Amino acid sequence: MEKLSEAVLRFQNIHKIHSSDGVDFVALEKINFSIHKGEFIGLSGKSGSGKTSLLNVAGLIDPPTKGDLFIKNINIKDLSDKQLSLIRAQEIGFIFQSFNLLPLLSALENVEYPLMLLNIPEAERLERAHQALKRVGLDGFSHRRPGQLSGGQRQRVAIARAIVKDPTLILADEPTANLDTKTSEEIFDLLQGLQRDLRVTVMLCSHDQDLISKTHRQIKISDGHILSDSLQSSLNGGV
Ligand SMILES: Nc1ncnc2c1ncn2[C@@H]1O[C@H](COP(=O)(O)OP(=O)(O)OP(=O)(O)O)[C@@H](O)[C@H]1O
Repeated sequence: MEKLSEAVLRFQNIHKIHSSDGVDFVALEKINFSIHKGEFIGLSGKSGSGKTSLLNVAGLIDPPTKGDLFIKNINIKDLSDKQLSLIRAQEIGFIFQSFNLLPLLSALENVEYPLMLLNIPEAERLERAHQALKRVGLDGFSHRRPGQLSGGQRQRVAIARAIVKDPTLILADEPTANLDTKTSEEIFDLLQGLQRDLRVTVMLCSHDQDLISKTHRQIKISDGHILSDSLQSSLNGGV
């Protein structure tokens, strides 16, 4: 029996249909699962299987077409757009394949940015942004712009930007796809360390089976369906 009180997110019969040029495409169908506090979930599946669609629904970026999504036991259908935006801004950190940093801002300003959106006072913003950069090993790089950083350093800035708001959930969409093998492992280890030390919940999707095999819970999707959902009891870092 699932402990619903500990579920950060619960998908109940979720469907996602993308429509473009009058054509419907079923990207997710009958998705049922829960994400619990402190989990590190590796999501895998072939290209086009629905990984990004699932992360976008989980991140409240894209509403499901059908079904119910509960965040901390609240049905998102009962929330206004303003409430959803606030939850997204406060509780969910995103990390993307292409880093998505603002090129004209320094590393520090990029990390500070989500706190500006939450109207956090400047002194606190700066303190927290410095701490987050330190946590990802970039305290000496705060004044560099993204263009003056390596790919791995840019992804570290993006991770600092995700953790600075002390989120409940971090969603990482192919965070290592643009990085070489060694840097990918470092970024993965960093995310794993954050999950362990900060007790933040992480769901990461990747084509890299070596990385996925190191996650505590592995979910495989195919053609918009969950194919398997398994706990790796031999690994540390679970709930
Ligand atoms: N905005 C959209 N309009 C129409 N179809 C879409 C849209 N977004 C995604 N799809 C389709 O939905 C399916 C799932 O796409 P999704 O991006 O979720 O897969 P994915 O597993 O993340 O793929 P990849 O590994 O290549 O990034 C694909 O067939 C895709 O073409």
